[in-house]
Amino acid sequence: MNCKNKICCVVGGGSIAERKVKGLIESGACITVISPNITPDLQVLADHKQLHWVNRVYREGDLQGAFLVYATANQREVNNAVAQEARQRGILVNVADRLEETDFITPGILRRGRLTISVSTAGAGPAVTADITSALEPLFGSEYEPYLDFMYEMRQIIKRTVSSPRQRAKLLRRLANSGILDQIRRHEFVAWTEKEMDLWIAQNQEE
Ligand SMILES: C[C@@]1(CC(=O)O)c2cc3[nH]c(cc4nc(cc5[nH]c(cc(n2)[C@H]1CCC(=O)O)[C@@](C)(CC(=O)O)[C@@H]5CCC(=O)O)C(CC(=O)O)=C4CCC(=O)O)c(CCC(=O)O)c3CC(=O)O
Ligand SMILES: NC(=O)C1=CN([C@@H]2O[C@H](COP(=O)(O)OP(=O)(O)OC[C@H]3O[C@@H](n4cnc5c(N)ncnc54)[C@H](O)[C@@H]3O)[C@@H](O)[C@H]2O)C=CC1
Repeated sequence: MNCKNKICCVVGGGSIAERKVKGLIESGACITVISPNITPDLQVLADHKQLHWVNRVYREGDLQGAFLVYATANQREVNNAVAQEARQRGILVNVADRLEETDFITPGILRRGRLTISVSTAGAGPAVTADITSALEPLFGSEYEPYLDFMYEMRQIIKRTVSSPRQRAKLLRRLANSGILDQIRRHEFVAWTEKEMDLWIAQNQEE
């Protein structure tokens, strides 16, 4: 989901709100937190203008203009009212204490540059989600960041210069299986010049 520069509201300022806000910051959203109190970490983010804090309880109408909202208050009636307003306005809502009322689930997320891995158990076991996300960390290390930057660059060139979709797919599959990732892992990868990229494309197209 692309939340960049979109208004994303969080109702509540406790530990769950803090977790949701930290996720939103990574996605470049414009964050508004509505709560009469917030955690020390959220206070630091507010001081640094990384979020806008509305220092009071939620009122109907607060969601105007929002793209999505997290209802994370510790009172059922409040989260229910937030969900109701969201539904009326057609705003996506995540209800922290009521899976049945949620439009979207917050997954466990692993990021490596352009790579995002999302893990969800559809709410069955958030602790299991956290364990699986941690287990994936060593399997998908920091090498994926330069690797995907390289793949991105090559794909742009191939899309620009190779007209046949079949040839493009063949080249990109071959590139993905050409051992570049292992080279990066072994610190043996030397960034290709544009000339080397063109040469690889020409050589691998002929066969
Ligand atoms: C539906 C969902 C809400 C949503 O969509 O936002 C939801 C709901 C609830 N979580 C509860 C409890 C816990 N949540 C966690 C942890 C995480 N919970 C996250 C997501 C989600 N949690 C969504 C489903 C995701 C999926 O599909 O699996 C993660 C992945 C992402 C994030 O929150 O940012 C993050 C891990 C981040 C990481 O570390 O990788 C832990 C573990 C811990 O804290 O160590 C516990 C305690 C153990 C346990 O209960 O299992 C309770 C019970 C409250 C109570 O008992 O009162 C509810 C409410 C209910 O179940 O009704
Ligand atoms: N989704 C998830 O991963 C999890 C969800 N939960 C649920 O999430 C909810 C929040 O949990 P925590 O953050 O731990 O609670 P908390 O007690 O730390 O924080 C609740 C926050 O809601 C605010 N609040 C209360 N009434 C409000 C109102 N009328 N308007 C605006 N803000 C209001 C409080 O001031 C406080 O900042 C609980 O209902 C809990 O059951 C709990 C654990 C995990």
